[in-house]
Amino acid sequence: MSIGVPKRLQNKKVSVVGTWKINIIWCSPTLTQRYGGTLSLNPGVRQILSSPGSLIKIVYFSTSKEQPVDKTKKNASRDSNGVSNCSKGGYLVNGRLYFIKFETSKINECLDFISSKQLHYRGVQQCGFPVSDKNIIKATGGGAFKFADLFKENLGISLDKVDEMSSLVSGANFLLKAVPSEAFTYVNGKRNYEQIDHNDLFPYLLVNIGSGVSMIKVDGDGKFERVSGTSVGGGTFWGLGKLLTKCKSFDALLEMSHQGNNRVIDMLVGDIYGGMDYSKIGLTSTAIASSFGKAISEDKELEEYKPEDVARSLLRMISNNIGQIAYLNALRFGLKKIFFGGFFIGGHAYTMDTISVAVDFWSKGEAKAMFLRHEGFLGALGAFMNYQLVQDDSVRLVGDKNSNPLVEDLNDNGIIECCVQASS
Ligand SMILES: Nc1ncnc2c1ncn2[C@@H]1O[C@H](COP(=O)(O)OP(=O)(O)OP(=O)(O)O)[C@@H](O)[C@H]1O
Ligand SMILES: CC(C)(CO)[C@@H](O)C(=O)NCCC(=O)O
Repeated sequence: MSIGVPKRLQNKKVSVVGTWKINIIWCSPTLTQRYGGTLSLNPGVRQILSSPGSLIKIVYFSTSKEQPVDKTKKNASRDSNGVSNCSKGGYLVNGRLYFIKFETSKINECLDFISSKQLHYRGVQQCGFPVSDKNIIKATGGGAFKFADLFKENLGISLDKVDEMSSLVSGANFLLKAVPSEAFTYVNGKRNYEQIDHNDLFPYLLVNIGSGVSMIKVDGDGKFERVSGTSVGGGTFWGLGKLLTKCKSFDALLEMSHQGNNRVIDMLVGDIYGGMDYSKIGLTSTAIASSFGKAISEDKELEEYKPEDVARSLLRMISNNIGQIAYLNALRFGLKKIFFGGFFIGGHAYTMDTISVAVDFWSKGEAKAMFLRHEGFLGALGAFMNYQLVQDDSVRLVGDKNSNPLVEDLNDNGIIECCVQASS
């Protein structure tokens, strides 16, 4: 594979910082020097990449011309280009964190994207300064190992590996502490955004549902323990779903599950108890007694079931199971808050509903499941946070002008406005 090196951008403001669930790239170590006298030309700032089993996530920081500077904020010496002196030395640069994901099978598109945005250059290339030949992107997850040679060969980028669990935790802590309206519960089809008390955040259980599932007890910044996990996760839904339904894409499988009815295949308590509840042990007649259990007694081949129903049962089985294991781990350590992340959730109503109901049911209402708007980008963001340059007090979610950011599902655009500190 060969990637063309993009032309230099002249007199254009570019910005950059990215993350894969694999990596992070830091741009110019001498960013502020390069600003001198050329502040109207933008900095490409830095990039972070992070990549996983099925999706590559990129988080990048970018300054942007159009962005209004809020002069009412702290750091009043900020100039009209969004750059200001920092009390700790160096400069503060206003910009935004952008979130992009690619399917791993489309890694070419990912490389093209990085190339077209010049995310692989550290420094303010368009200011006419020489670009460092030491391009390093911080990366986390399996992709940091898997794609190291590919990045080196195609873009000349070296991947600086950041531990995956530690990245997940840093990403989650940053979001929960710095981004308003990041966490929400999902009850009766509605998102209820939670005000997180920063002084009462820890401890909590972080459940990251990617291909597999990791459960991490988080006690503070950098203080955590992976207490459990399960291999029955997002990869199971997608893999088994593909085999059972012949579905060609994850989104199509999810869409199918919307249309299906799990009761066609799942064996319910009522199927066993002649339509009755088993109230003595708290089970209603409609509770699932055995996922896919009905298929035993029916003389039907797979083809005779609607793929929509199969997809629905599968999604319910996996979500329910994860919700239950999460609750048991929360119980094990006396944790009341459980945050769920990872792209398996995908802001999908039925998934969130099933997980929420499972946690509520098993905990008898004691624990609650909470979801994160930037669910799938925790690792990538954490790799970015490894630079420790974002100013927490400058962070806010940026919504589309015409829409309320709180009702939007986050796909690739949960932009966060923030300020990074560049050393001089
Ligand atoms: N477009 C998509 N293509 C593939 N999987 C998707 C897509 N959208 C959502 N998913 C779901 O997201 C899961 C992967 O989630 P995520 O990217 O957070 O984890 P990962 O990093 O691949 O896995 P792990 O953390 O186990 O390494 C898939 O298994 C699938 O269930
Ligand atoms: C192996 C990882 C950590 C890779 O992200 C993830 O897929 C996972 O947590 N799997 C579950 C493995 C287990 O605990 O059984």
